[in-house]
Amino acid sequence: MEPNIRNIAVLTSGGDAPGMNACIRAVVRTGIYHGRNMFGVMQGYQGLIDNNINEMTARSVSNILHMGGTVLKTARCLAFKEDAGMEIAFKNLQDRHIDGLIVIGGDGTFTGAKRFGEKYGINVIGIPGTIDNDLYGSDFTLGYDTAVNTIIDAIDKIRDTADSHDRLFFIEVMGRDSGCLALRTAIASGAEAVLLPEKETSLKQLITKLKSGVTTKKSSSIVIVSEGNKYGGAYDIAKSVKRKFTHYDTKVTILGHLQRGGSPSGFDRILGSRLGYAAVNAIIKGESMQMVGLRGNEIKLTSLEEALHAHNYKLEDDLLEMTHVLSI
Ligand SMILES: Nc1ncnc2c1ncn2[C@@H]1O[C@H](COP(=O)(O)OP(=O)(O)OP(=O)(O)O)[C@@H](O)[C@H]1O
Ligand SMILES: O=P(O)(O)OC[C@H]1O[C@](O)(CO)[C@@H](O)[C@@H]1O
Ligand SMILES: [Mg+2]
Repeated sequence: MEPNIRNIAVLTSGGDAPGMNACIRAVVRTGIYHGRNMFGVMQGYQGLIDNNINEMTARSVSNILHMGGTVLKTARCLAFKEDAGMEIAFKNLQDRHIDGLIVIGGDGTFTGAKRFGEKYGINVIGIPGTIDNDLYGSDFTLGYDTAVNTIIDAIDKIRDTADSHDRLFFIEVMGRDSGCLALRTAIASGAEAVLLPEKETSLKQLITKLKSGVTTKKSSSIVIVSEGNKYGGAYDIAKSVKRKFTHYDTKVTILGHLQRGGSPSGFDRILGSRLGYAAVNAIIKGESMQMVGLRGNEIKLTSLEEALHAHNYKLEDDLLEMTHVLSI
């Protein structure tokens, strides 16, 4: 028999990601369609602790589908990592008889959700929402596609000026521990090299690659540096390369937080809608401690535990090898 989950809360946590609003809309409307009471928690886990929780209607989520950011706001909440913070959060949910919690966020958010669900037995479903694409069990996380397109657009513009001036550009992209954005945008922008947190490329290898570009008469070169790269960020790498390789005038661009903003792509609007709809259907059926994700073209459940073991699996060796081959 299905458990009678009546009151469901939704929150967004960690870095915002384009498509979160489409997802919130889908969660709220699917819940209301099924006769549930729906609540929006402001500022991620911080709102659970501060009791910043509001009942939502179908109209609360009108005209947000196309918007970047998150109308529920988000936060990196240190207090939720402490037992005392979790306890207050649980009490606030209990007081409102909230028996289902849907969290939209990345690996940190899921780590918190898993601890919370295990400790208090509340039904929890995770929705992968992060530009980092660093969760196992979903080919893509919400916001990743938009961020990839935003980065490509920026690199295309840099390529114009790099080529006009015969310059070497080091472009730093986000992804604290994940090289997904860096690798995929390197392919899509035709970068000469890419430095990732997960795979080591020595300075020597990088310089050899850049020198071969000079030999084959490349007028400009672009190196994508993932922010989590072991040898440092784009400024550090540029400085080290400049000391040993003086052929090009060298410039650095840090793309920064513009990568997280903007109206979601069509793909992220559809993905957010599908994941939000599936999350509510799953929680109503009594599923808990699971993530809803896209695999192939199907929405599948993966345990939160498994979802957190993503490292390396999304950086297929052939893609790295391919960037090398295609940029000769
Ligand atoms: N071990 C933990 N226990 C409880 N809560 C946690 C834990 N780790 C993270 N959280 C909560 O999850 C929040 C979000 O985590 P984090 O800042 O790592 O972002 P994320 O969800 O990984 O998203 P993104 O990487 O896209 O920014 C943290 O601010 C904290 O409130
Ligand atoms: O916005 P903040 O808190 O500086 O966080 C930046 C981090 O968030 C992410 O953008 C993920 O949301 C990472 O790629 C990046 O390292
Ligand atoms: Mg994360």
